[in-house]
Amino acid sequence: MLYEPVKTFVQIRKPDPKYQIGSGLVERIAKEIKENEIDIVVFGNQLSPSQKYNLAKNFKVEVIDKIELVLRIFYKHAKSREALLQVRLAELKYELPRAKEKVRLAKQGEQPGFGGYGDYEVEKYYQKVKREINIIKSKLEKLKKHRENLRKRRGNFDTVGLIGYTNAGKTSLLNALSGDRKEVKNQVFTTLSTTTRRIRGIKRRILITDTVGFMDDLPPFMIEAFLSTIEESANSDLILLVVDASDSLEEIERKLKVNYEVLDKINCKSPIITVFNKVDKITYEKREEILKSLKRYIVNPIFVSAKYNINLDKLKEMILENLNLSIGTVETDNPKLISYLYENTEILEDVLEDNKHIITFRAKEKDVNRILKAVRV
Ligand SMILES: Nc1nc2c(ncn2[C@@H]2O[C@H](COP(=O)(O)OP(=O)(O)OP(=O)(O)O)[C@@H](O)[C@H]2O)c(=O)[nH]1
Ligand SMILES: [Mg+2]
Repeated sequence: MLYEPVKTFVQIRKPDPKYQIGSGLVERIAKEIKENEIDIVVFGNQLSPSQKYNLAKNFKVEVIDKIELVLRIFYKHAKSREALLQVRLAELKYELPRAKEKVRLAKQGEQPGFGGYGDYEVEKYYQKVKREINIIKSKLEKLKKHRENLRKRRGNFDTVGLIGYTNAGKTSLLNALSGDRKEVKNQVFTTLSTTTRRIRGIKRRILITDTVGFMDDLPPFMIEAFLSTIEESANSDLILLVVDASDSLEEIERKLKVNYEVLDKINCKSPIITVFNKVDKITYEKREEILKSLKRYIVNPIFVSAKYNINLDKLKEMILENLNLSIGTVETDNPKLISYLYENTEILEDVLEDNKHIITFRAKEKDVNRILKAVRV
């Protein structure tokens, strides 16, 4: 844990341009800081540099917002070179639009958190941040090429990617399926870089990749920085979308939607198995409820426990089955066939041309062959 929160304040109001919160509350918090020897104040809302400056001037301690807190957590966890570069890039992107104002403010007299900036010239500092962004981007680009080369060398392996919210149990699942011992913890962002392992206990050669988890309220510039990391997992032949089944129904629904949005954004077209993890923590009724009320959002559901090894053999079977999917295209105006395809296969594309549907669909290899054969006769 980085910091133990000592006190929490909530105020509902129109944001004050000078402090974000009202000046009465500023005074109250300043008093608390003095009395309790507080080291840092974290704001849930995003702060402008001048709000931070004014608050630090009153509080005499450093003031950061939620994004900066997240960046610090990322720094603490980033172990690989790539993860560190991604975090630094996210930090610089956050800094860039604020750089000029920050230097200007620091020149008015240093406050906690503004140390050092006063020595810069406004424009020079801005250019320095911009230059560093470009350098990091090209370093990341090189690392990505290197990874692509590695992937090509793995040519004859099928690949499975773990995707899901932070703390859902992705690393636990990687460990359980591969017999590995990667770090697992009940906290967010345990994993910040990508690991690939071989799945044990099946005849086929299948690689499984673990990566950083999603979190809420990630600002767009950070999503961008982490999408490339997530992209590697999403580039697999099959996606295991890992969900914490012990979350509330509303949470599960909300997180599933975000998962799909992200997969959509990186243009992922791979088939998906929805893995409801931590089944040991839920009742049979909850299981039924999830399946019933979230039917629309779920593809290929399976309930497992990575921690207690429940249903993992069935999951391996499902992985094999879903790696054998194949794609077919038919041209038809037969409503029976069209509705059959919509009900029994995954529709990838449906284009209407001269009153005929040209439908591209995905299903098990033998089903695709059967359907194509039936259409031909
Ligand atoms: N009860 C129970 N707990 C589990 C299960 N699987 C994982 N956990 C716990 O859930 C927590 C998170 O597990 P991780 O595997 O680190 O989760 P993650 O998705 O890799 O998290 P990040 O790396 O932060 O994205 C840990 O405390 C695990 O012990 C399970 O099947 N049952
Ligand atoms: Mg993890």
